[in-house]
Amino acid sequence: RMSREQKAVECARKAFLTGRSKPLEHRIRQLKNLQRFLLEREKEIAEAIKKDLNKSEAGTQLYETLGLEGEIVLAVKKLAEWVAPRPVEKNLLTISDTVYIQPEPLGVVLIIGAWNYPWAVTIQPLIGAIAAGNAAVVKPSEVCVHTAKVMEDLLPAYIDKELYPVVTGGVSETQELLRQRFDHVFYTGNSMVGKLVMEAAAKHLTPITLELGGKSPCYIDKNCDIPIACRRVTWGKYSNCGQTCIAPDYILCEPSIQDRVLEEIKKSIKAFYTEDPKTCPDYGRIINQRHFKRIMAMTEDSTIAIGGDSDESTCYIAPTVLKDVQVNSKVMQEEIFGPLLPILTVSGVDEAINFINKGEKPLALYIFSPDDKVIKKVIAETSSGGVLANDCLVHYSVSALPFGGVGNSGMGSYHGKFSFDNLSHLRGCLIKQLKMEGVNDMRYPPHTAKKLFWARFFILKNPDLGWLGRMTLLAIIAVVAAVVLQVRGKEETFLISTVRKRLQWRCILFEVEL
Ligand SMILES: NC(=O)c1ccc[n+]([C@@H]2O[C@H](COP(=O)([O-])OP(=O)(O)OC[C@H]3O[C@@H](n4cnc5c(N)ncnc54)[C@H](O)[C@@H]3O)[C@@H](O)[C@H]2O)c1
Ligand SMILES: CCCCCCC=O
Repeated sequence: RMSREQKAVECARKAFLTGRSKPLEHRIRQLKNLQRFLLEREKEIAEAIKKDLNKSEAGTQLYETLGLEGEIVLAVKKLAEWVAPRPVEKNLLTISDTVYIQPEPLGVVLIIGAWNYPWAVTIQPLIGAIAAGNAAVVKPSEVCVHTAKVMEDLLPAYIDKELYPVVTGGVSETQELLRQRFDHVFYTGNSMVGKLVMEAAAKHLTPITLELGGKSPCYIDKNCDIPIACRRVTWGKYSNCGQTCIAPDYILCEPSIQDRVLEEIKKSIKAFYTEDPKTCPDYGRIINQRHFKRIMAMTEDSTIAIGGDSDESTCYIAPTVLKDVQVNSKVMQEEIFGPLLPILTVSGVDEAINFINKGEKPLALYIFSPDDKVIKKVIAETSSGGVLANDCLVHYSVSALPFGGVGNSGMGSYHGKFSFDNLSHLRGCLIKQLKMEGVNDMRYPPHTAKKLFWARFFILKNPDLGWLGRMTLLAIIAVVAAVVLQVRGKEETFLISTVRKRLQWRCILFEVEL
């Protein structure tokens, strides 16, 4: 008997094979329906997420659905351009051919979402999948019970439910899905499960995108405007109670500014979340008791400078800052993914860079400095999925930037056109006419030194010559074709050496022109 997961995949595959996901009008209609869903079901979406993560209605719009709407509007506006053939530069051998890239749908995509921004990280890849003309099986995280239910119950009323089925469930259902054959798997979550996803996908040689996390460092230069830097860091860290893939995980700064940093973060916490964050509607909760215990255990061997209160029954952990944290302390061993902010002191930017480079490549890297040289130095001497100077998180909102990790923080990227390209096959196309066969002689056996000479010329020369250059080039090709045809089968004559010399002259002229 077929499992529910198998049936969903088979149904999506059958729907994909009808071809109906491909026309531009279909894609745009589905994207607009998705946008209508987000607007009409705003209340249900907000209520579910309030129950799951204690996010406020405004917070849900700001951090989850607004970005999705922006991505839909962009895709609808740009889709005709994205799906169009993309002409490419040619070499001399293909100068008279039509050479282009044709983006085409991959087939059926599996989207596995995470719980921390359950709409943003599940629906955003779906926007890319629809835009690229694919079918997609959507698997929301079971950890956000209420959100997964809203997705399962309401989404099918808006978008093609055969092409884009929602399959709910936990580990075993996800593993059953992963046993099926997909054309792409798009996974968002932790690195450990990321490895299992990669292993499962390898069985079918299915390409994957892994949107993972890690410890994103934040270097604060002693010369920067510390109150502003700390306000921005406080916002980046404690939004969604620290459960953000690109939250600054820890601060690196010189010992001389540690106390000022602490003081300014304290002021910002109070300004954002009041004296009592527990009663503040804009301060979230830890997703469940397992994560609550995991996070609280990280504070055990460090000094708490700010916060530290908690309530297990409601999964509340106050915005907390740890000072003089040691490299080997518990909080530095894994991604925190909670409202703890350790401060580690370093002697300056060089030590900060060394420290960062000893760890895994992070998803985000933050630098606060008024000095462009310091910023550029950190960018040049480190690696991370994305990098942001003098702010936190906002690079996520720029559709023109690829969002994704590198190394341990993931592979592949998305947002805007990057989502479209990531979930498309970029097919190389070359259309030649059945004419000018003489030009091809140089590649046909018997291979001779003379043919090789011409092959080198035609392959190695860059034909980006402008209109005049192209016309001259076509003339040369015509001459070569004529010559090759004339001399084929005959002995080398005076004619070929003359033409060859003339062509060499033209080549020199070309180079001068270039
Ligand atoms: N790069 C990004 O865009 C991004 C966004 C959000 C979260 N994250 C990262 O995700 C992590 C938090 O998410 P999480 O992993 O706790 O989310 P999670 O527990 O919701 O798991 C993610 C998905 O994996 C599935 N899953 C869990 N265990 C599995 C298993 N053994 N086999 C198969 N599937 C399994 C779940 O069903 C879920 O759909 C953090 O590391 C965070 O940094 C990254
Ligand atoms: C500002 C919103 C950030 C969403 C990041 C998604 C990963 O957790």
